[in-house]
Amino acid sequence: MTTPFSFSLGATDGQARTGAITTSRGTIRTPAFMPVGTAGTVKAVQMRDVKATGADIILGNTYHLMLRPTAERVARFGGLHKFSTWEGPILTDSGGFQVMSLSAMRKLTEEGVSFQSHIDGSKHMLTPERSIEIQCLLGADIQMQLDECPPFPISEEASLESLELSVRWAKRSKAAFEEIAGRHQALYGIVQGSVFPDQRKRSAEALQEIGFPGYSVGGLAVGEGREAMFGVLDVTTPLLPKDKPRYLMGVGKPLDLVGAVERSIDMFDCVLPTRSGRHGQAWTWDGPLNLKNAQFVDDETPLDPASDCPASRDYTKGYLNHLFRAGEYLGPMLLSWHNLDFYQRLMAAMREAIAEGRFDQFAEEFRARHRERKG
Ligand SMILES: CNc1nc2cc3c(=O)[nH]c(N)nc3c(CCN)c2[nH]1
Repeated sequence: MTTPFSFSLGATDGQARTGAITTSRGTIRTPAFMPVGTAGTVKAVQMRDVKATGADIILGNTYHLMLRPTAERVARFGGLHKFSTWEGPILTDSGGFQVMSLSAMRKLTEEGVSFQSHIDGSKHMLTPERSIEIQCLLGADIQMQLDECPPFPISEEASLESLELSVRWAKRSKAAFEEIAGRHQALYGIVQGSVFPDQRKRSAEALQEIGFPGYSVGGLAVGEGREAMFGVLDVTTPLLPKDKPRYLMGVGKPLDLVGAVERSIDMFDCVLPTRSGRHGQAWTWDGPLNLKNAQFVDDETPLDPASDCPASRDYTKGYLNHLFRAGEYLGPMLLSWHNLDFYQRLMAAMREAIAEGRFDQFAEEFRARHRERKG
């Protein structure tokens, strides 16, 4: 645990850029997609297969792990890396977003947020200090400040109030982090301000006053729509330091990833590849396919013969269709694996296009080919 966290910029092409985040558990090639491992597992995919898809880092969630099996128990097992057998870097979210989207009886105060577990109704309190304590017990390499992700839509005054609270919590998170975290760990600030450009500016400036080695763009992918999300990125990323990673939280579909890389985002996380895979949706260069659809019953072709991922190369669409119709466990397993592999191949293709100065052409060709909806 001696290598301090650092970010080095690689190539730039327009606003898109490649880079490398060095951590004590390995290097993260950016732009990077982080598979979501909410409860210490990337659902239905073994960590060795997650690694084989090319993922350099996965995400874990404070909210879920504090409730079950508890952060203290994970620490007794040696931390989340050892517990889950993921040896690379782990980023953890701080819990506020999940409390608001999952728990019951929530009460938000200056101190923090109290809530009842969605699992057994037990009462809990998350403060900036407790969230950092949990993320350190888990052993997360990259940690998040506790923040409030405002709902969308939200009034300008309510958004400003929420943003100011998140800034106060950013200060408290950093103070707690500096008390107990190691030099090899990093804490990101989270920019809020909903869809209001002046508030995004205010949040970005306030967080840089406090000073973080990386900045997340929060408050998006909450129903505002792609164009509004891109509009917020257009005004926000230019305000952030170029020499520090930018992480767009909870995003997204392949077209979102391309548009956000175009707007100088370096890191992403999204449940879509695994969640949609569990329900029979396969993501491909041409767009999503619903493999339960009758059109695939006799389809003898694989999802992507050009991939070296067994899930994409060795199984026919007809077999996958059969697995889902039969309710076989292997269906969700193979499709989650394939989708993660596709997401990593998309990220690798973007990194390569940026390095070769042809990202505009790549983005244009991808948008022409990738049909999100038939017709
Ligand atoms: C799916 N859309 C989405 N929007 C988010 C915003 C925040 C956000 O504003 N703050 C935090 N802490 N997390 C967020 C997350 C969770 C990311 N794994 C979001 N997910």
